[in-house]
Parts: sequence; structure tokens; C-alpha cells
Amino acid sequence: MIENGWPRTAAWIDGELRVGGVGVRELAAEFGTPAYILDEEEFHARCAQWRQALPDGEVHYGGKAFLCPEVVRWLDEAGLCLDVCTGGELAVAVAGGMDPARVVFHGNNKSLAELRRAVSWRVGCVVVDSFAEIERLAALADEAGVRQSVMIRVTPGVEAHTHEFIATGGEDSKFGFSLRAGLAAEAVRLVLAAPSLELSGLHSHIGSQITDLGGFTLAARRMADFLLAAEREHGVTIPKLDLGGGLGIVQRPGDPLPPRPAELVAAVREVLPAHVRLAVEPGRSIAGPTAVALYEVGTVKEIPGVNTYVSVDGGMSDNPRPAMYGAAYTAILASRSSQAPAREVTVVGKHCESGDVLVRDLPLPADVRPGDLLAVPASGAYQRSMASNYNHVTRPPVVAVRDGAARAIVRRETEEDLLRLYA
Ligand SMILES: Cc1ncc(COP(=O)(O)O)c(C=O)c1O
Ligand SMILES: N[C@@H](CCCC[NH3+])C(=O)O
Repeated sequence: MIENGWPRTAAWIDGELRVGGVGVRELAAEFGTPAYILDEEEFHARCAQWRQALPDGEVHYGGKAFLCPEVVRWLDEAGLCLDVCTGGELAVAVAGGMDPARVVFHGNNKSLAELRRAVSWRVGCVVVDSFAEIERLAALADEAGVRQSVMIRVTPGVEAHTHEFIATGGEDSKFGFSLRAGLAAEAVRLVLAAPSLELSGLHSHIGSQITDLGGFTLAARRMADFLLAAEREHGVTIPKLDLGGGLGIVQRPGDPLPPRPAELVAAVREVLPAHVRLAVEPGRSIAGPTAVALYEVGTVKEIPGVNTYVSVDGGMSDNPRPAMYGAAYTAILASRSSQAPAREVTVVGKHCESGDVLVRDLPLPADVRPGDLLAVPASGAYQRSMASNYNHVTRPPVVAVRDGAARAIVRRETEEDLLRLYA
């Protein structure tokens, strides 16, 4: 039953799903539903896997996948650094105790306030993304009397095989400087000409949820060629190449198995010049498989000969990915065993939208009924971090489980939290 895609401690014991040694019935009773149940052991193991794959390089966790102060502390313990893309993510990093020197700051439109904060907090590296930003950052660093380390974000013209909304490395992109159009070369010239900026590396990120190595190695080759050409032209050394994140995960049994971190690192290493340090920014491949989303069934509506809708108490507000990217998930009946024959159902949320679908064509026991708990694996990345208050629902908690104990590392939002904003 428990196949790839589930966190490592997920097990079927005494007629229910357990994660981290805690049964889902107990979790639902204590923390309510919907809730994200995060397997702490899985998170630590995935950080360690990346750290070991790149002992002499830099692993920056892509904080956009899921971030809270407790996760920041786990990253610190694991020796990982952090990639943030807003002032808000930077604030969480600092709240979790991370030294800003270990933070890389991304974003295609960082505000002046964000840039000022990055400089004054001594953020380790700012990834510059536009000509305007190079000018702004150079002026701010100059004003503060510091030399700010930067990387230049380059779009290497690689079309990653993933959903177009999460592909970022193609020529036509809002991110970075185009290699082919010569904009990246101009960015190198401008950064090198700014005395308050120090060019510490080049950066590319081709997209997300990628399960083959071809795009990564092609990007690495193009970036390596560009780096060497820039070094020759300017007589400088560019010590680092950051190939971003993007490694995919299994979302449901049968999905292609993504390469392991060590395989990715080995493949791109082959095309990197020896003097260049490699950096990566995995988000989904660390956080994604760590959490299971837990829902309670509220209604089962059968339309004879057409479809059966199983409605749960969450939906597109806690997982917008099926609606946004057509992402395909699976779910199981998690709170009891059933011998009933399976029938195909559509699992939907409680929002006022027909597109509020969590899982399509899902075989579930025919006796699934209100009060049952459903569990959706691969829910650790881009779910809580993209959750919304649509229809004024409160966002679910993240409950970390380990060795039979459970604690909320992000508490459930309350209506008070929501009402506090209103005049
Ligand atoms: C610059 C950058 N780095 C890292 C990531 C993390 O990506 P992923 O979660 O796919 O590993 C992203 C998001 O796609 C990104 O835009
Ligand atoms: N939000 C996207 C990933 C985007 C990554 C950010 N560059 C997803 O859920 O798949």
C-alpha cells in the first residue's frame, strides 16, 4: 500500500495510516483537518542526502517550497543555506536564527526596501535579475560602504520538460538575463564595472518538477561555456555556478522516479570547469515528499452513470496545484481498512468553484463515507506556502511528527487571525 511518494515513516498499522509513529485518527482529533502532517525524519534525511551529494559545494534550500522558523532551524542543523525570494522569506529566515550571510536573495522585481534590507542585514549574496537592479544595488551598497556579493541570473535558453507555468529557463522569460540575446554578457560587464559589487557567480534555474537530467546538463554546459568566455574576456575568475532547483518528485505511484541528488550532481559536474564551485537550490525535492495532507470527508455525491464526488474539508485553498498546473495527486482512505470494492471517484474541495478538484479518477473503496479521513502524499512543497484564504477559510496547520510525538510547527489560522485585518 505504502509505495514511493509517501514519507519514509508512513505505515499501515492497526487499520490506519501512521506517520512518524502517530495514527491519523489521533492527529485529526488533536489538530483538526485539513492539516499537513510532516515527517520530520524524511525532512532531515532529504537535507542530508543533498548535503552528502555536494560536500564541497553549496546547498541552498529553496524556501518558497515551504518555510517556517522551525524548518530554518532544521536547515541550520543540516548545514544547508537558504534561498529566499522576498523580504518576507528573509524575515522568516532571520526569525529562525539563520545568519543572513548564508542567504541568497532572488527575485525579478525586488523592491528598493528589500534591496536596502539585504545590504544592511549583510545577506550573503543577491542574485541580480535586471539592469535596473544592478544599478540600484550598486548605489545602495556604495551608500552603505560595503561590497555586496552578487550572482547574475542567466536564462540559458533551455526548455525544461515541465508545465509551462513552472518553466523558467527559456528565452522568453521574465526571469534573468538572456544568454542568446547578449544581455547576460552585458550584465557581467556592468557588475564588474561597479566597485561596490563583487561577482561571485552565475546562476540559472530552468524550471521545477523536472524528472530527467537532460535539461540540467544542457544548462550546465551552456552556463560553463558562458562563464569561461566571460572569464577570458575580462581576465577575472568567476568562482561559482549555481544551477538553481527544479529536481522533481513522485506525486503518485507510477510517476517516473526522479534522479537522485547525487546523480544530478555527478551529471552536471562532468561539464563544469574544475575551478568552479557548484551550488544548487532544491526546494520541492527536499520538502515535497515530507508531508501528507489529511482531510475529512464531508459528503459523497453519486450521479448515477456520471461521476461520484467525494467532498473534503479543504481544497484549492490548501492545494492550488491541480487547478494551477494540472498536477495529478493520489489519495487513500487513511482512517480505517475497507474490504469494499473500489470505484472511481473525484475528490473535490469545499470551495465555490467547479475547478476545485484535488484528485481525479481515484479508485476508493465504495463505502467511503462522511467522517472518513483521506490522506494525500507529496504535499510538503508549494501547498502550505501557496495556501490562500479564498472563501475566508483559515489555512491549515503543519504538524511535525517524529517517534510517536506530534507538534504544530505552524498553527492553524483562526477566524480571529482573519478578522484582525479588517477596518
Ligand atoms: C531561483 C529558484 N531557485 C530554486 C527554486 C526551487 O525550485 P524547486 O522547488 O523546483 O527545487 C526555484 C523555484 O522553482 C527558483 O525559482
Ligand atoms: N509553485 C510551483 C513551483 C514554482 C517554483 C518557483 N520558481 C509549483 O507548485 O509547482
